[in-house]
Amino acid sequence: MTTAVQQVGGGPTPVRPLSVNGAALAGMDMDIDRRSLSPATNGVKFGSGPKRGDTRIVVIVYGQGQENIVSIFADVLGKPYRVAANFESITSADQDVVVGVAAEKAQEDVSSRAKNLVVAINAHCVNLGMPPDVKLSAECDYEFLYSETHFFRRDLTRFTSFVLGQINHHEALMAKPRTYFISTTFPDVHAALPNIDILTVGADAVELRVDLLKEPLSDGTFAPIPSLSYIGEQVMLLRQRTELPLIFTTRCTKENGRFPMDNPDIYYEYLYRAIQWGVEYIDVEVWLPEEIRQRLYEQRGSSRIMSAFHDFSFTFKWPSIQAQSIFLESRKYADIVKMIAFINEHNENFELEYFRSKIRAEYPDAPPLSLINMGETGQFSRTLNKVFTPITHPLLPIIAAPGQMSAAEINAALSLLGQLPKKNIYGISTPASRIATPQAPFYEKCFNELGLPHQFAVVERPSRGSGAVEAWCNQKAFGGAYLSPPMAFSSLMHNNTFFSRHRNGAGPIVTEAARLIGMVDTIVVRPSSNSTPESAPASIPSSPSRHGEMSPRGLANSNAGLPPSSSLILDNATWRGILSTLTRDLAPSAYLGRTALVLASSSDDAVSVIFALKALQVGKVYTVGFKTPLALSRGMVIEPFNSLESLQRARMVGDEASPFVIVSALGPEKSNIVGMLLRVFGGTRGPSASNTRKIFLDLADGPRKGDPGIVAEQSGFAAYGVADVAAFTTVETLRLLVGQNVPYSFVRLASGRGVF
Ligand SMILES: O=C1C[C@@](O)(C(=O)O)C[C@@H](O)[C@@H]1O
Repeated sequence: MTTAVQQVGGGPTPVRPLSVNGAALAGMDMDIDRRSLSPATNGVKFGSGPKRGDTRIVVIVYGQGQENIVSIFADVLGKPYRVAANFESITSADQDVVVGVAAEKAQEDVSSRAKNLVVAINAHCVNLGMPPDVKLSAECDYEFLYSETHFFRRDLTRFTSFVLGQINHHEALMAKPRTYFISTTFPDVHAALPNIDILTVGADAVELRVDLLKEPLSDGTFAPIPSLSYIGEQVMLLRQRTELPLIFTTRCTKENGRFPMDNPDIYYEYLYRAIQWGVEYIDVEVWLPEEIRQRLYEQRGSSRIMSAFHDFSFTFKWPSIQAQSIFLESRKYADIVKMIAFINEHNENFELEYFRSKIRAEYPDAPPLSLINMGETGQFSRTLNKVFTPITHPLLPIIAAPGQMSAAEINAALSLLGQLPKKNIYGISTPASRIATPQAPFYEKCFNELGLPHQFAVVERPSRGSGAVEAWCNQKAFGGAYLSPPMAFSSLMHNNTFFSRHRNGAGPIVTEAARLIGMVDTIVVRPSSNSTPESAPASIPSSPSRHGEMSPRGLANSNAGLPPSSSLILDNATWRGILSTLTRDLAPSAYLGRTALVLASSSDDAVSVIFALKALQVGKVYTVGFKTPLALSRGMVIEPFNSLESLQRARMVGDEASPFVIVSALGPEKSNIVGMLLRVFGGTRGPSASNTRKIFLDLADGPRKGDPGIVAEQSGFAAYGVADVAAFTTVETLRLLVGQNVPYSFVRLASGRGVF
């Protein structure tokens, strides 16, 4: 038996997020494994993994009769909980406990709490018909508004993971070649909910135009500006139904909005509350007094500030001192600088582009720029802007600004301009996996919805050898592929002259995930930065014989070869699908230092799981049925169960050290073994006062006897299946292949009950 006991290498990440009150947080411990989470090798950056975040004691202020919410926070964080009489009685001995304080007690000493020791969250149930207590809202670090729907647990997990700094999508979004946000213009978010999945296809974030909300009053009129309690509920509703980051916008009357400008303090009050609600992006208009902008920037916690400037005068000029000074003012307190103006002539779109490149050259460290012209004349600039381009959708009641376009319109325009050439994108399967993954109609649906010109086809490779893969990749119009099942990196490269000669012999770029996991499931094509986009290929492979299918012979005409300026990137999306599934209802920190059990009949089936567990920093992994590759196990504690004795030993340890998460990649024919282990390790609950359910993830597909998912539920586990992982992995695959975000909920919706 080998027990690899090594320290996680790489050292602590030197990040010290600010608390909401602006102070650098004491007790912040950000010791993530840089090697497993850092941007991929060769400068390819696909986002970061979970972080340890804020390690202060989490204190939940709960309303009368709502004590249960404390246990749910504890469950999400994987900690026990206790109820304390007041803030004063909380000491450093509570470090690993979630503490509840009743609202009426909290009112007495919330202001004098030790901010370095505790982070205070005001949890308020909106169903009880009362707005949250004003003092508690203002004094606590954060506020979680909830209603008891079945979406609530996911929202609570997302809120907690975000405000505590364990998950943040900003870095990953800014690394994307293009990002879009949908400007919702509903007077009431309820109207958006039935169509939210379809509305948000192609969007990386959802903007809530707070100034356009209309709060009905009892006398039949509407409030001049919506109240914070009304807005809070609207934020809650929207966030329960979309996993996308939100943008909170109070657009002023002078800039095409409805928010009055006579009292800037109201902006502070509303925008700061949005930070407390854990809204990911806060739109802060640059006309606001500097003191307010500075305060919001310093108090932004995990949220990011989008500085905003709009000019409707038709006199604004990009090549002017004014434009330059607005940029300089904006960037002082911004994570993204947004400047938007009405123009008179098409030529001014080019002036904007010149401004963009000049600013980028002169201020290389400036925040990302979102620069756009309004009106029909300005639409061209909406196709060129790459950072958070605002988009609309035909299902919205009104467009948020003149000239706004949908994601499909922008893509169609890019395609007409030769900026988005038609590509062939493949799902490469094997004869065995083919039937299980009829994904062609789904991909076509996404491409249609997004107005992408690409062609998708499912193709088959033989079970062995990478020759066929090379044939699909080495085409002029090759636009990327996913491999289902994934292929070992070594088999892909073995005796393959195409791959080894690629990039003048440097070979494909391999992301760190793919390298350590050793399995490739996505091949991404990146045109070289100095190559202009190729025009549509001279010939697209002949029409597929059946729905989206082609044979390698069909390539004969299209095979002018992959342009030498393009780079291939080999990546692994599956581990992210697994990570997203495991962290849907639990904060990443719930896994920290815990024990996992992974079952698989070959290491190929287990490696992505192990990598995801490594990113979550589990303390120890028991394995059954495979050997973990050395490169992957480095820095982890891995113990194979290779005898009844080792199983017995794992049973004997205290509940805290027995497996908390069990992942099985064993086929359906072995479900009895999985069931047996679930019974062995189930039954008991997590740490003493916590009601955290253990986690079971079943990666097996197809019919089986004695569904392990049912056994798991009976044995005290929360069970997840392959459909969850497949949907999250598809989201990631689409992001990698076509750079577009298709929400998880849309993937589930479009694929019917299961996934594909
Ligand atoms: O700032 C912007 C951009 C926008 O004004 C546009 O021009 O598309 C639309 C607004 O909703 C958003 O807040």
